[in-house]
Amino acid sequence: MAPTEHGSKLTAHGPWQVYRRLLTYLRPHRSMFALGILGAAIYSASMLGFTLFAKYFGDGTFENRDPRTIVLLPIALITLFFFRGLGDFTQTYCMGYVGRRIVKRLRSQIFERITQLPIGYYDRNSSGTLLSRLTYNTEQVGQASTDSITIAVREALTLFGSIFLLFYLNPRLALITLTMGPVIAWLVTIINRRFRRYSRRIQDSMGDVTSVAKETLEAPRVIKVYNAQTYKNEQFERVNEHNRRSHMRLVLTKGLSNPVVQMVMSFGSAFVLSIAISDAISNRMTMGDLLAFLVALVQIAQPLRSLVNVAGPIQQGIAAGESIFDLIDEPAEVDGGSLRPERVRGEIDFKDVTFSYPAGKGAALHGVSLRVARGEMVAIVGKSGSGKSTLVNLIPRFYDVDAGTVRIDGHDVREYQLNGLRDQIALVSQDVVLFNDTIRANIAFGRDVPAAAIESAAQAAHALEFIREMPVGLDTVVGDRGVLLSGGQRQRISIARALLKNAPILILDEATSALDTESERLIQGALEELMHNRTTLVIAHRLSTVEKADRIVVMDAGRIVESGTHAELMALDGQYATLYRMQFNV
Ligand SMILES: Nc1ncnc2c1ncn2[C@@H]1O[C@H](COP(=O)(O)OP(=O)(O)OP(=O)(O)O)[C@@H](O)[C@H]1O
Repeated sequence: MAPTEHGSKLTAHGPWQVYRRLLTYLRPHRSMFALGILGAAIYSASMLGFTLFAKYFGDGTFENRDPRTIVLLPIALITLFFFRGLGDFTQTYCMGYVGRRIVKRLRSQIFERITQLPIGYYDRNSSGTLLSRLTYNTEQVGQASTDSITIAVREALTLFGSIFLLFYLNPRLALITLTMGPVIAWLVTIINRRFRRYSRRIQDSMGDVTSVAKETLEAPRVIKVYNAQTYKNEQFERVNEHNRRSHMRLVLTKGLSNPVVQMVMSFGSAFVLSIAISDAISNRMTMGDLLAFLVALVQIAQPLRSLVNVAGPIQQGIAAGESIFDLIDEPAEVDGGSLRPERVRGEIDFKDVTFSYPAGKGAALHGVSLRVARGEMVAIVGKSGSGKSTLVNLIPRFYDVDAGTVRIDGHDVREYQLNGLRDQIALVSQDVVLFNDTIRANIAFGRDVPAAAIESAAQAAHALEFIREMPVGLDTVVGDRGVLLSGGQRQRISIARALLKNAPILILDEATSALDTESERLIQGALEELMHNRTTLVIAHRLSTVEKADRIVVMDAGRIVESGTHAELMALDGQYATLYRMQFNV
């Protein structure tokens, strides 16, 4: 996989729009946030206290030789540290609280949106990229909108406070110091822009890293048996290296930004310092003022440094926010109409259906018409890529037709409410999807059903035999994607799931994998149970299914080319007969 460049879509939001939108996430926690800012203010006030401390230290000890300073200054020192600590704790805790809430809310929103996205979105985007937005980008936004803001507020307050103190101590010198402002502001703008650009690249390349890792983690067997470790390692090395290089650009900017800003500062400070020293020598400034002036100068340099440092995380947060909002703003599946029948009869009617995939080359279906009566079982056969899956995918509206209509009980599928439509359909596909949970939970699949119903579904699916042999029966955990079960067992669980759903329409994408005769017999039994009294469309790979079907349709290059019973089609001696002889070796 080639490392992705950041998409042009990212520029749809300007940085300010993103930041303003991020601030709306702060709104529910404004009291906690305000408390955090108060902590930051206390912290920076204590820092300014140290400047005044220096003034009284200089004047009290060297100039006035005041004995009270022996007690007062140490007490002042402890007090200053106390307030600094208090401010530090308050801002850390409160901002941590707000930050975690924001990360959680963003994650929930992303996750919810991911579950609502149309299937087409999954075709276009890798799951690794989505995962990395869910985990990595949200953290960066959390940091930018809390920690980094506190630091920015705290250091800006300290900075402005120190400038104010400079004016109080010596307005002429303060003015000279301020002339450096525009140069530094210009530098910081350039730095910010670079930070944002590199952050985007890093986030995209994190998506690539996650993608490759995820693919590899999910297919350990295939990788081992094809000895594809080197291939995968090289692929990972490429994205990992791209990630490192993008990071290094950021590191370089980060590393250079401070010394450059500090160097500019040092010229100004050196110039101001020489004037201050000459003022002190010629008695135009007291020792205390000189000391305080020095501390204030240092205290301008320090916050400036922190402000430049914090620019990175803030810009990273903005870039991360952009891609998160792009995802959250992706349109969800269109909900369709208002029809929501309790239970449809199950007549399906495809009429002149034409469909092409957005990313596909040309139409996958060309003017397909097919009427399936209630309770009928239609087997769909045809060469690979002939459009069998595409056709059945139009029934639950995984995709919508380009032209023509798909009707259920005489109503266009788009007239049904989407959830209502899908309630009418059960799907058993060749790649059985099980989740790392108990068998019971995998059969119920989020539905609140009595235990007895789960058990009878398992029984009807001929799954109870093997479930009973397991140590804790239905409560056995099946492992990640059901790895602890055999292929046949997994399939029977998915049949039990479909039985429990008891939908009037059944879509069956049969497994091609050769099962042993015992499993085949059990699954066949389970499927017969499942198909009973339902309208069934089967993408058929098994001889027994094909022969038992009420009707067989043959697809070729997106068209239905033959249709009839097994006997009729064999007599026709066309594509079906050829396919049949070839595929089933008879
Ligand atoms: N998500 C997709 N995006 C773009 N093109 C697709 C997509 N899915 C399928 N196609 C293309 O549409 C055509 C029909 O594919 P479809 O999966 O319906 O075939 P099929 O008959 O079910 O094949 P098989 O028996 O191998 O599963 C193929 O040319 C395929 O490349």
